[in-house]
Amino acid sequence: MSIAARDIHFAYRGRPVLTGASLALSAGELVCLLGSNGAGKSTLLRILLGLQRPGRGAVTVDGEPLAGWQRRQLARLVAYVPQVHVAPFPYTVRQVALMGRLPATGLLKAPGAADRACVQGILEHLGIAHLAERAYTEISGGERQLTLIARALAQEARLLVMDEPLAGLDYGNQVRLLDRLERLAEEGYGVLMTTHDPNQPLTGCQRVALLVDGRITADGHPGEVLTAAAIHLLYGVHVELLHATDGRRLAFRPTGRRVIA
Ligand SMILES: Nc1ncnc2c1ncn2[C@@H]1O[C@H](COP(=O)(O)OP(=O)(O)OP(=O)(O)O)[C@@H](O)[C@H]1O
Repeated sequence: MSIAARDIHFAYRGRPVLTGASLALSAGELVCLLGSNGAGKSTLLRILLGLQRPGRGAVTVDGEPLAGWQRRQLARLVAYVPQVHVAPFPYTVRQVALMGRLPATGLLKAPGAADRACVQGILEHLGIAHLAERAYTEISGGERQLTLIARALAQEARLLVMDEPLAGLDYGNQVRLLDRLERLAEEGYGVLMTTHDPNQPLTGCQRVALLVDGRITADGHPGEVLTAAAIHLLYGVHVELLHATDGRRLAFRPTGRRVIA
């Protein structure tokens, strides 16, 4: 199962944002998309999901043009996991997750026993079953992000497209969520996520893609794509790459800054 955007061109009111961007996601991989603020990452995700139509270029799902898929069919293949938001109503975690069953049940039908069992299984799998009856508005950011992932899994989608899922989470929740996404990829889900932290793809991410000047300028193994030169190109800062004694890449650190500890 895969989704692919090829040679995408897109402009907002005549102002070009994407100028030939190509990016694909397959089941079983965790892919990080990096780009500076305003580079067009969210726009590219929305185009991949069919929420925005490119001026030029093609989006295909399993090799078939996106336009040929019905919304409900598509919802059971690809799910969008938005940034954590505050819901207008205090739905419970279980109710939010159950919303993912809508493409399967239809808008006018209440979820049945099978839908409830499916959601219960997912909440347990994600380790948030104990939060099921808590209000979504009264749980932490990390727990909300897991609830939104539960909603996507309840949709039965195998491909998850996530816009900055780690933004606003404390360090512990970032590590735990990244770990969870890595395991979902191992279980056969495809996960595409944007991030602003070039250190995150150094652990657990099979592929990283860089969006620069409207195009994907590099797409491959983090060890090959994430170089000090690439970080300079992306963000305009000089960094050095810290290595472990066995040669593995550990983290980027800005050069020229005083080391205090
Ligand atoms: N609805 C819109 N109308 C006009 N311009 C827009 C609209 N949405 C986004 N833009 C502009 O398009 C460019 C790309 O925006 P986009 O949100 O895709 O970037 P991004 O890489 O996701 O940014 P960030 O990392 O800051 O979230 C930006 O310059 C943004 O201001």
